[in-house]
Formats: sequence, C-alpha cells, structure tokens
Amino acid sequence: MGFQRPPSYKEKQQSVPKTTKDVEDKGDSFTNTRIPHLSPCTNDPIALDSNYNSWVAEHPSALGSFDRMMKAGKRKTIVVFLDYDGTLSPIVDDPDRAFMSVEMRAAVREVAKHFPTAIISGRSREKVKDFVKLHNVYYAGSHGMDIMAPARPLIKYNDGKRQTVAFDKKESEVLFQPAKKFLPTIQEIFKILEEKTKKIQGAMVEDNSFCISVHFRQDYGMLEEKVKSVVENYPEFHLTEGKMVLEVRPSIEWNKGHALEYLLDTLGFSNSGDHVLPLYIGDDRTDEDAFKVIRSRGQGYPIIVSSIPKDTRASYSLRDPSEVLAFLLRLGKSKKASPSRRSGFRSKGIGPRLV
Ligand SMILES: O=P(O)(O)OC[C@H]1O[C@H](O[C@H]2O[C@H](CO)[C@@H](O)[C@H](O)[C@H]2O)[C@H](O)[C@@H](O)[C@@H]1O
Repeated sequence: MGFQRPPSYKEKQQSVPKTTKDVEDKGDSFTNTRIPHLSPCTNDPIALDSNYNSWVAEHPSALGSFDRMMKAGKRKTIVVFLDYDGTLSPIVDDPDRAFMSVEMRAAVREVAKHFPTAIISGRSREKVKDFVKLHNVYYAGSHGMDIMAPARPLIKYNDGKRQTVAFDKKESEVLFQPAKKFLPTIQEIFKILEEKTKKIQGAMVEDNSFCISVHFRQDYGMLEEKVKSVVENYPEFHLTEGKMVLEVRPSIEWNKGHALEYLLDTLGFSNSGDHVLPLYIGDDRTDEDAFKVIRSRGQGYPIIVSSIPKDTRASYSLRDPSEVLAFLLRLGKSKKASPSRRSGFRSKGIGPRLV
C-alpha cells in the first residue's frame, strides 16, 4: 500500500510560509478551549469557520477517518509517534505547568500496550519523561537530539560513520545523542541568554539540554534582537521559532524527522517496507520534519493538531489535545496487536517495559 492520503488530498506547496506563522501560532496558543471561532485578524467568526472547513476538507479529521485508517493498517504494524506540547498537553502560559491530564496519560499508556510508541519533543528528554511518567514508551528529547532507544548494534548514521552509543544500566536501551559535542557551548550560550534577557518582561530561558528555548510574552522585538546578537557569535548554532518561543539549536543535520527514522530503525522496522505504518501527531513547525519523512516514505499517517488553517505537510488533522485524546482512546480500544509484538518483540527484551 502506498502513502495513506485522504481522498481529497491535493498536492500543496511543501514550505511553511513565514508570513502566516505569527498569526497562526499566536492564534492557537494559550487556550484550552476549542478554537476560537473568531478570526485573529478580523474577529469574524464565520470567515474563520469557512476557512477552517475548507482546510479540513484537504486535511480530513483523523477522527472522522479513523475506521478507514485502521482498515488500511490491517495486517501492518502501526508505530505511534507523539509530540508533547500542544499535542498531549494544551499550550499554557507557563511552560513548567504544561501538565498532561490523567485521561491522556491513561490513553497513551493503553496505546503503547498495543503499538510501539515514542514521544518526540522539543523539551529535554528528562523533562518530557517527567511530564508523561510512562515506562512503556520511548522518549526523544531536544527535537530528537537525545533519544533513548532499544539497543541495536552498529547503528550507521551521520554520513555513514558509526555512531558511538552509550549503554544505560538496563543495557536493553541506548542513548543516542548526535549533538553531544555541543553540550559545553550550549551551557555557555544558556548562561549568556539568561543574563541578557533577565530584564525583559515576560522572557524566560529554558534549558532543553541540546537546545535552548527563549520564551517571550511581550517585547518580542527586543528579545529577538538580543537573542540574535548572542547567536551570531556562535556560527555552529542557529535560531528557529515555535509558539511564542525562539529556539537556539546546534546546526546539525538532525531533526524530528531523523529521530522518527532512527526510532523505526532501532525498533526493528527499517526493512519492513510496506508493513509498517508510522503515525505521527504533532502541532508545531518542528513536527513538519516528521510529516515530511512520513510523506517521503510513502506510507503512514502524518496528523497535525491545529484549530486554525495552517500550511502543513500533514495529511490529516485533529483540532486540539482533546481530539488527540479521543483519537488515542479509539486507537487504544482498537487493540490491534502489532505483528512485531506478536512475534516476540517483547520477549527479546527490545520493547519498552509495560507499566
Ligand atoms: O516539541 P514539543 O514537545 O511540542 O515542544 C516544543 C516546545 O514546547 C514548549 O513550549 C510551548 O509550550 C509551552 C507550554 O504550553 C508554552 O508556554 C510555549 O509558549 C510553547 O512554545 C517548551 O516549553 C519548549 O521548550 C519546547 O521547545
């Protein structure tokens, strides 16, 4: 089977335009409610709904398409990838309080019992693990630059060079950290940014191990200027933007898309061809890299979480974390045992521990 496109899908431009992101990202931030049937620009409820409806026609609801998706996934292994902020937890003002609901945790736990499941977040791996608190999922932090994955020997990455892997205590999982050499510099930049932004109202610098988030709530212009002036001095780093956040990242060829491929590989699905269907749910721009990989594999389900129309590589959509919850509950209930689990995935000690 080929790429799981919704029937009404039309090929769209692959880039995410800079011009729309401010309105879009700020528009669906800081709300736990269903989106705003109000346009951020015109305050016009009808205009937004009709825009949204025509966008959804091109990116059908993953809930509405659930049965069809599961039918297409019959006799295949669905591997589930989940973003954290804005996907499993609602976007809230205080990044330290982006808690996941008890229901969401139970739904993810249930899904992970039946499908290999990984969470790929921009947060540090430890932090996202702390929020999620599940033992039966894999975690990739720092936008995929810090992965705890099943142990597989001789993993070839980075221009074909062997990647050195460090075994953790259990020795069934290994740490993969392609940006490790940048750690001391990242710490240095973190301290400078904290110092330079401490007087800017609403600014908050977050240490995400292999990347740094600088949150802004006001004074965006001044903050951007300061952050840029710091990053300019570090040619091996660059700046990206998320939802009311600037992110400093090492300039390596590694993103959430690479992390998805790496995890598929280490989970034992690299040669599974048509038999594996990666399903990725995410809401932000960094998730587009994972959507792109699913598209280029020609198989799987890239699902964007958005309550406003967005240019995206995803094929399906969910409005907000409450719809993500509904989708995961259905997925968990579908109890489709994956072939790999049935064929002793766990008994080889490769799979995640169940809670
Ligand atoms: O890849 P993700 O798991 O989605 O992480 C991306 C960033 O998420 C967090 O920031 C966002 O969510 C916060 C809590 O809702 C919100 O306050 C902030 O404005 C958003 O940008 C996290 O704090 C960042 O470090 C992550 O990079």
